[in-house]
Amino acid sequence: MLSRQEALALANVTGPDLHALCESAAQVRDICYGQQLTYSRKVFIPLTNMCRDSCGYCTFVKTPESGQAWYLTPDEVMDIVQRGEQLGCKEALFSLGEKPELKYSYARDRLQTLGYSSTVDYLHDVAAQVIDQSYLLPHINAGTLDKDDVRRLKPVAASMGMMLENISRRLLRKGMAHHACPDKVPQARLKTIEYAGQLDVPFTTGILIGIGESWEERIESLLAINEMHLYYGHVQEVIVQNFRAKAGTAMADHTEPDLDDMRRTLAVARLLLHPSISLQAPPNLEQHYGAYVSAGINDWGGISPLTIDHINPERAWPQISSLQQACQGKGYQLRERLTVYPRYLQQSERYLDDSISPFISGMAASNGLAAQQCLPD
Ligand SMILES: O=c1nc2n(C[C@H](O)[C@H](O)[C@H](O)CO)c3cc(O)ccc3cc-2c(=O)[nH]1
Ligand SMILES: C[C@H]1O[C@@H](n2cnc3c(N)ncnc32)[C@H](O)[C@@H]1O
Ligand code: MET
Ligand code: SF4
Repeated sequence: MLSRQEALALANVTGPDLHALCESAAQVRDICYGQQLTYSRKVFIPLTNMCRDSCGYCTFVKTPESGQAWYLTPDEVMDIVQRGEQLGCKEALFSLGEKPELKYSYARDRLQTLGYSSTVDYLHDVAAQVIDQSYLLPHINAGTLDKDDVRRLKPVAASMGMMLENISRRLLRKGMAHHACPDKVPQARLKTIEYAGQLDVPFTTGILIGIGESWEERIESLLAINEMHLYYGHVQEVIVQNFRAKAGTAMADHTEPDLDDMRRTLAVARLLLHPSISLQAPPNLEQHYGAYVSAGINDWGGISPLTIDHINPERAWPQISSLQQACQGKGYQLRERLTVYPRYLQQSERYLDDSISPFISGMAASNGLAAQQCLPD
């Protein structure tokens, strides 16, 4: 729908031209997704906030010296899960720091007390417990994983995810967002997406905009994700997330992307990505979320009536009822979805492990969430 060259030329599009670009993207969204915008009712489970990386924008990460570092215990996780269940949540989003045991003896000690030697082993067993003891479906966002990790986690997750963020190696340089972050090496991130493809895991990825990348690097990142999907077919959604500057981080004074930058990027993403990939933007990182609808999104991602967004703790979720009103004001219905999209539910032998497939299908059927969207293949 848009060639690389055309996308590259849109770096500075503003005013009426930007409006027209957004209209084209919104038209594609309307044809492929109809008059509905989706979200997943979820709880957020920050299993550990320790991490071997130190991204320049991240406040989620805590060092043992801060006195605020944790591994949640299984009881703490189940408490969140049970309270979420009571509020009608369907997704347990595990989002966590990467391999802290490789960096901190404190992390190794905490894991040992819990009976484990690696974060992924622990994650596996806690996600299994969530499946055994609740109705919630785990979505695992644990960053860069190797192929064995993805294989091992597939039976305990309905879907998995990891933001590519950006394909640029430049961001690893000193003074840039991903300096000294071994898990943000683009090749390692792309490999994770590829393993998920090879192992048929419904996968969420995306770009983080405004972290020092160029427009061209943004376009190349979207194209790399799209290529993976054209080959493997597993990318269920792409998130376009705007960087938010946080006090106390290396990037505290870095300029945040403005609304036009988000609109331009969302519209170009909609016109570059295969229409079967859902386009998501979070509703809590920007006030004018009507503008996202006009720029072609069809999904708001996970929204929680219980837990905060631990990655952006200062940004409250909108009330689901007020988001509904905003959607209706634009002529769209807000509809709930599961963490795994209908297309993958419909090919469950391939995309869902035998051990959880009946559980997920049962969950979808009993909630009437199985086949809401009519997506092209
Ligand atoms: O609350 C959040 N949820 C995040 N989610 C969760 C997401 O909104 C939903 O849980 C998925 O759409 C699955 O339903 C992510 C999921 C991924 O797989 C990858 C990255 C993210 C990023 C965030 C995030 O920053 N904040
Ligand atoms: C879960 C995802 O949240 C994103 N993330 C981490 N910190 C920030 C921030 N300050 N602003 C916006 N997004 C952020 C990263 O891309 C991570 O992969
Ligand atoms: C809190 S960030 C979420 C998961 C992972 N550490 C990543 O950066 O992708
Ligand atoms: S964004 Fe993820 S990888 Fe980076 S420091 Fe935070 S938790 Fe670690």
